[in-house]
Amino acid sequence: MRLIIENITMKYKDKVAVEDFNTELNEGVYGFLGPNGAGKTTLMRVLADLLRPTRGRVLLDDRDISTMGDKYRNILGYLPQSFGFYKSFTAHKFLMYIAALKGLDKSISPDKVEEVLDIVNLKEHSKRKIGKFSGGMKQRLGIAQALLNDPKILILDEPTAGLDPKERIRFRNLISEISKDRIVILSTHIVSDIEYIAKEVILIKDGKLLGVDSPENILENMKGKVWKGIASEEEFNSMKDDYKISNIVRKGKEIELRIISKDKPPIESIEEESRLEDMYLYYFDQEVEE
Ligand SMILES: Nc1ncnc2c1ncn2[C@@H]1O[C@H](COP(=O)(O)OP(=O)(O)OP(=O)(O)O)[C@@H](O)[C@H]1O
Repeated sequence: MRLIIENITMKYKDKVAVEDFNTELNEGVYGFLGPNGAGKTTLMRVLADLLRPTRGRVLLDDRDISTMGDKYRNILGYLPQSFGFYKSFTAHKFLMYIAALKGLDKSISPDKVEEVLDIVNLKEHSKRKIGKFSGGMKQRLGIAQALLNDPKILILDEPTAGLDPKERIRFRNLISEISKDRIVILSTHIVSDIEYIAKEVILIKDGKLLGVDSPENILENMKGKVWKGIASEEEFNSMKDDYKISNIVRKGKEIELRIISKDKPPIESIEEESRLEDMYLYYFDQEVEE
């Protein structure tokens, strides 16, 4: 399976949200990473065939998805950024309802609902009302609805928003488990969501593709660019506007800094092992979130 994003440009009136975007995806997990407003949701919606791009096309095995209609929708699972749940529905009833909307055969729906509840580890809560669910449980239910038609392409827009650290870990494991034989595309601005599970990270800034690479290669490229140094207050003040500093720990009069820099910083410092969030700061030039 091959999904090609070809010269996609999306304009909302004067606003260019995505510009001449090209990349190719096949089975595995892809993390679309970029700050708020980078164009991730717009791209997800184009990939889900919910938004017609101003220019360009998306090809699935050489067929333009916009001409495929139900054939495309039948193999697509999509979790939008904000999903409207009916609070008074139980998880089971909600999934039966979505199964009907998706046109699943009535005879297989109950089994399929049980199956997806099991995958997302909500089976024992199937009779509980969604209004009583935690944020993490709702997100897992959102993923369950996207899995109902056993999609070959699964698109999850900011699926970890509002999850606590434990729920994030659970979510990552879930994505890894369900990614076999599927193209899984997930957008996030939180590096740790995709650090361990993405085959490739797709960096997006101002609607443009900044780069595509595996987390391993990205880390390799960051080698020699991360430093740990000790600064005095004066040294810190003279550096803080010119250097990308990813961490600051005050230890008495000294300040321990984690610095992202191609060259050795002008203070006592040693090279540090790089992490993916260093890359975020390096490319996006802003505070690492979370
Ligand atoms: N319907 C719209 N009309 C006008 N501008 C829009 C519309 N939707 C998005 N935009 C703009 O397009 C740009 C990209 O938005 P998009 O939602 O795709 O980014 P994002 O990376 O998903 O950000 P976020 O994480 O904040 O949702 C932003 O500047 C946004 O304000």
